[in-house]
Amino acid sequence: MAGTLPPILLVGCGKMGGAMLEGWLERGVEQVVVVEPYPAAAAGFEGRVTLCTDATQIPEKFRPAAIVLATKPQQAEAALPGFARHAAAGALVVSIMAGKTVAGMTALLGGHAQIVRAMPNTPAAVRQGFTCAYPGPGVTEAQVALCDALLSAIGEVAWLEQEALIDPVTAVSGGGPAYVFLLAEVLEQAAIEQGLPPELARRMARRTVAGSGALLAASEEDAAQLRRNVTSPKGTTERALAVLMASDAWPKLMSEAIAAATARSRELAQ
Ligand SMILES: NC(=O)C1=CN([C@@H]2O[C@H](COP(=O)(O)OP(=O)(O)OC[C@H]3O[C@@H](n4cnc5c(N)ncnc54)[C@H](O)[C@@H]3O)[C@@H](O)[C@H]2O)C=CC1
Ligand SMILES: O=C(O)[C@@H]1CCC=N1
Repeated sequence: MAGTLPPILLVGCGKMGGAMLEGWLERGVEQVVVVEPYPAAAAGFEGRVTLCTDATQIPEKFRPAAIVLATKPQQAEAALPGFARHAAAGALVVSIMAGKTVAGMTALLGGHAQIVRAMPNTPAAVRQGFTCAYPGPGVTEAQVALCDALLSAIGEVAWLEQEALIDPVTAVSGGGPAYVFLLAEVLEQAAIEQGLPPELARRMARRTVAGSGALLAASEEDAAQLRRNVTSPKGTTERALAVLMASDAWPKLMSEAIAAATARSRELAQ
């Protein structure tokens, strides 16, 4: 869907809501009404959107094409019923909340809603996000196209055919940036332990992670080949990888970590 985005109601203007909003404003959007109880969270958007602190302040005549739910899952029960009338009027509901199922949200929205579940990630803040989305029952092709336009304003989009896959997606790409930032943190710490000055260690770790990400993004080669390209036979990297790739090390730990996060995503449905 090219061109200006239609009117959107954004519920929750925190880290993810704010990142999406910047993407829509950059792309061009007819009107955005934001419901955010803490005005400080929406600082910087004054004058560019209509700010409300709760659903009762939404202008009576506002007819959003989409309602984007970007509160925490724990806030869903209190927040969603306030938007039942907009959902009943035919607005597409797009939820980025971890765990919350289409069935659970439909109930909170009064029993009738066309809902897409989407799972973006924080690189959305620099339009480098990756989002997987699942269209629930009754979502039309035009609504899928609208949702694709909303999500592609913050990066790349992939569509899922099964709702259950949102749980592992949440674990892998939703939370994935945290694991990469942890890598930058521990690399910096290890550099300091080997005697490098802290400021240089920090710069080195950040640029190494960011530069490797840029190379991965630009390259046609598999991550495994890019890794092998660094690893000279009998060289230094080979020694480090022998530690990191040991049977009880990174590959096993990452499997356990992703399984734990996937299980937590399923729990959040309750
Ligand atoms: N942070 C991340 O990396 C990702 C988060 N998500 C999902 O996005 C959602 C938002 O996460 P964040 O942006 O990190 O959280 P956040 O805490 O930064 O933002 C949530 C916002 O919702 C507002 N809020 C609370 N109650 C509300 C209500 N009744 N009505 C309207 N707004 C209300 C809060 O004041 C806050 O500004 C969560 O459901 C999370 O599962 C999805 C993908 C990645
Ligand atoms: O940690 C969380 O629950 C959310 C979902 C994916 C990233 N942050």
